[in-house]
Amino acid sequence: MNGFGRDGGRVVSGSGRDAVGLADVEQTPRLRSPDVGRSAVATRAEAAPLADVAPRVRPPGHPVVALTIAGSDPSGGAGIQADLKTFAALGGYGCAVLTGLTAQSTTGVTRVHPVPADMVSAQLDTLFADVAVDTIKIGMTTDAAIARTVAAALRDLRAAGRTPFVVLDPVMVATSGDRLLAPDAEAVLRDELLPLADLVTPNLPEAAVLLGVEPARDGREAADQARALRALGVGYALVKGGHLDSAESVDHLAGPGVGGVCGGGNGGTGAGRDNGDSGGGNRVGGVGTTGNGAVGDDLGEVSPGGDGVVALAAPRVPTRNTHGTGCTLSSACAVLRPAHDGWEPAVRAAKDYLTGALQAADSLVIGGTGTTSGRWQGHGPVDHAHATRRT
Ligand SMILES: Nc1ncnc2c1ncn2[C@@H]1O[C@H](COP(=O)(O)OP(=O)(O)OP(=O)(O)O)[C@@H](O)[C@H]1O
Ligand SMILES: Cc1ncc(CO)c(N)n1
Repeated sequence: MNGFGRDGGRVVSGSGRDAVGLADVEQTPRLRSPDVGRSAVATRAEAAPLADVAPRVRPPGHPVVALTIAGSDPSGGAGIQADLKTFAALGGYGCAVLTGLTAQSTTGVTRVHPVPADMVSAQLDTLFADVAVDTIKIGMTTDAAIARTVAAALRDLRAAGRTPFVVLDPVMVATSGDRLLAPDAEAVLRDELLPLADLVTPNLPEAAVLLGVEPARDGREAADQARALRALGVGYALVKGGHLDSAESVDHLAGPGVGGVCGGGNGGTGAGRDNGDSGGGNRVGGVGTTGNGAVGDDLGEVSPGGDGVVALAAPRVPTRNTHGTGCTLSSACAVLRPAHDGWEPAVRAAKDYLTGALQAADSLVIGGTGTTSGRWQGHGPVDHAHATRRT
């Protein structure tokens, strides 16, 4: 066990068996390239200095280059698979750095295997030395060493004057209830990654862990927790309400300029980017409606820092296909941000996309093989390609 045991002891992580398996692969002669076995230090030293990388000029209309730093979900509904589908569906070009493998389906997670932290570092350094990434989504970081490695790479990038947008989805537990993050990584997410992020997107239990409080029981408490997360150094906080038992699925976004509040200019995350938000621009008497029926209620409160909080509601879609909604939303926020004038309009557009994917989700029948008809207890994926399918 590596800190991943769930109460029921169902989930196990990288153990001796996995380690042996990986070593076996690395010793296969065909794979014995000069890269195999290099230490993280050697790799970092040999990568081109970040400051020396001058991006090539891109033609007008070039897709947003979006990177996901996350784990793999073989069932395709969550993790990097969901992130890349989301990037593509929204017109982005997707890159992916893997932090961990999961053995997972629509019914749960049976195993989690971390990618060695020095290999995560090598992936990031090699990518950043060549590719100019516009926006980054961080999902499952798997363990404390990997979370620290990701933070160090983001700091290096920033020190080199490169400031992609950063969305942190602090993935801790899957929809199925299985743990995806070693408990000792929670403090690293809070202390190291959160202050580097422009937007954090916890669900209710994750927000509570980050804040060290009980999970919010209603929208008012969720709004308070979104504000409280800002005090931990993140630019904007979106506390998702998918877990609340309400007729609408309501998320709360806090940050400078949100809901049309004139920000206090304190939305910076140390990235040196003006994080000020121009607001959604669609408020009518405090309520705005977006394409998919999502409604925003300006909660009408301004904290001393100039933060506004807005409730973003969408009709709750009656489907079991909710696996990966959090991954999909955070990736949509990341890839949509460069084309939007602030985080609030980007988050609204991302929620519209997710609501469409949920509304079309029952057209997908993924999972359930091997169960007696009618007894499938899983959670299937949303339909990432709902707007563009040609098959
Ligand atoms: N049935 C639903 N109908 C509409 N929106 C939903 C539904 N379920 C979740 N959402 C929305 O999906 C997004 C993700 O919410 P949720 O709180 O479930 O995150 P999560 O637990 O991190 O997701 P997951 O772990 O399943 O990927 C939020 O915008 C939430 O409002
Ligand atoms: C790999 C991975 N990341 C995130 C989630 C959360 O939905 C999941 N189930 N699997």
